[in-house]
Amino acid sequence: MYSNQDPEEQFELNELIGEGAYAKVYKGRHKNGQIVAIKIVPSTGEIQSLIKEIQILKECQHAHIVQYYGSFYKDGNLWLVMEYCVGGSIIDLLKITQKTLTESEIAAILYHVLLGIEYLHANKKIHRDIKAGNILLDEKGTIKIADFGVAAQLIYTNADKGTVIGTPVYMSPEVISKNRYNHLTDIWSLGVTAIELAEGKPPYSHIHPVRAMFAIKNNPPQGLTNPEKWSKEFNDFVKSCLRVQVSERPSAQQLLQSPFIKQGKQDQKKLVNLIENFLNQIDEYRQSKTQGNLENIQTLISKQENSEDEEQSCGTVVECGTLVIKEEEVQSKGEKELDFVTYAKKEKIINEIIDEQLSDEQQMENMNQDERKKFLAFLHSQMEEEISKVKQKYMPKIEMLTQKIKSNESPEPTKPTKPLQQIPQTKPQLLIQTQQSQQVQQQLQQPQKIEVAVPFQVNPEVLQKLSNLKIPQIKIQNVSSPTAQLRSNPKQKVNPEYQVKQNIHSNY
Ligand SMILES: Nc1ncnc2c1ncn2[C@@H]1O[C@H](COP(=O)(O)OP(=O)(O)OP(=O)(O)O)[C@@H](O)[C@H]1O
Repeated sequence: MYSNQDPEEQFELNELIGEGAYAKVYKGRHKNGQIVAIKIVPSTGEIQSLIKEIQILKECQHAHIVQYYGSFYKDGNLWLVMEYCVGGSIIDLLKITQKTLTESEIAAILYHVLLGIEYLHANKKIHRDIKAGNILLDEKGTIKIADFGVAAQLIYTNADKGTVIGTPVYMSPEVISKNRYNHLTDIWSLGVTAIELAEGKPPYSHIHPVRAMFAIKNNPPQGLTNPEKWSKEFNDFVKSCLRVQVSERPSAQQLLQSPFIKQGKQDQKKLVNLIENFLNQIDEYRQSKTQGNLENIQTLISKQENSEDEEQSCGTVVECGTLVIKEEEVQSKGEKELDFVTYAKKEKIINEIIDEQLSDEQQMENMNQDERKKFLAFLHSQMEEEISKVKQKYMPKIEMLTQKIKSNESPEPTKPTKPLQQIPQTKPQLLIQTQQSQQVQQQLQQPQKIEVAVPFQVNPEVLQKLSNLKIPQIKIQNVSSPTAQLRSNPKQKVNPEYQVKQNIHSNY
């Protein structure tokens, strides 16, 4: 799969040109002078997806798919060497140049992308992560599809439906719902990408990715925000890509015949102009970024391996890149969970989700009954977990204080009468988890008169169990609580400062 030769003997690493969730991409130079792009993933990163990317790229030879040159393993890093696209991704281009694209530029870009997608689909491959960030532009103004880390090689006509894969806002409804999906999922993502190219951002990019997934699944597809600003052909193109019914979605081949894309075919010169006009600006930007941030690349790579801060700087993984969740991961937990629950757990954004979900009734409106129930169960289990953490934090202090107060309140020690062994051993163990019962059990260990004032109500079940044991040394007084009193006499006023006292006396 990859060579164990030292890549540094063959390549010189230059500036950092991009980074994703796990990988960093550098400009590099082969000793023969050829400029290349080198994607490096530390072994702590998503090596599996890089291996997959290598596999797929090796099999692809197409003008609109980034060319693979080789891969290496060195010092815990996997290196993937590929064709260098000087313009970087279209999204880089838009950010660096602060430019918006014209409709004919968009059509020209999408024409090339569709040629690449058509090739992939004809070779039974699904990209699964089509987005502007994965569409690169080379110095000749040619578009190349990159980032095959989550691409799938299809053996059967339909993809493995158990896998939620891609970048949330670009995901098709069928992928989110974990229904069977096929190559047409790429067409949906292409529709979202078309909007991104026109508006700078894909729909739902302003909301949390997990909520975006809900919205995609439950709302009708979002077209262009201001349809009147764009031609009918472009609006039609976007609408046809974003058909919820997969069977109604056109193939790449069909879209290549659409009026909008045919126009794009005529406008290829626009892409050449685009790169020519902005190349200097892009170069300057990269160099200033490199000089400002990097003293030398080696230091950077070792930082990349160790620095947690850098990973955190891009927030949750779902927000900055591709996310892969496999069915096996979910099933290994013994249950099938909702996508968003899996996301929440995997991306450790539970609190964010809980806060956001609770404050947004609309979001709950969007859930179906089954989802509501599952979310409710999820919230319950989260709550229990948090309660138990809080208990762990406070209980030692509470117990210590209770002991101190108790020992001050009953200073005269009672004389020991019978040793512990005299407690009948045949009696069943108390299997009661409350603090009160622990106190009782502790007291049982001490051969002395026991009087415990418990400042809150004992669970009646606990008392029942104690009574059932019929231990002669213990007498249990009737329990009376404000709520019990109220139940027996609802009109009675209960002093709010009333404290329930339950006295448990030893008989020795
Ligand atoms: N061949 C290349 N030539 C020039 N720039 C590239 C090349 N490959 C990648 N880049 C730049 O590096 C960025 C990150 O690359 P890539 O998307 O492959 O990383 P990733 O970790 O797989 O990302 P993601 O988190 O989106 O999955 C790209 O957006 C692009 O700007």
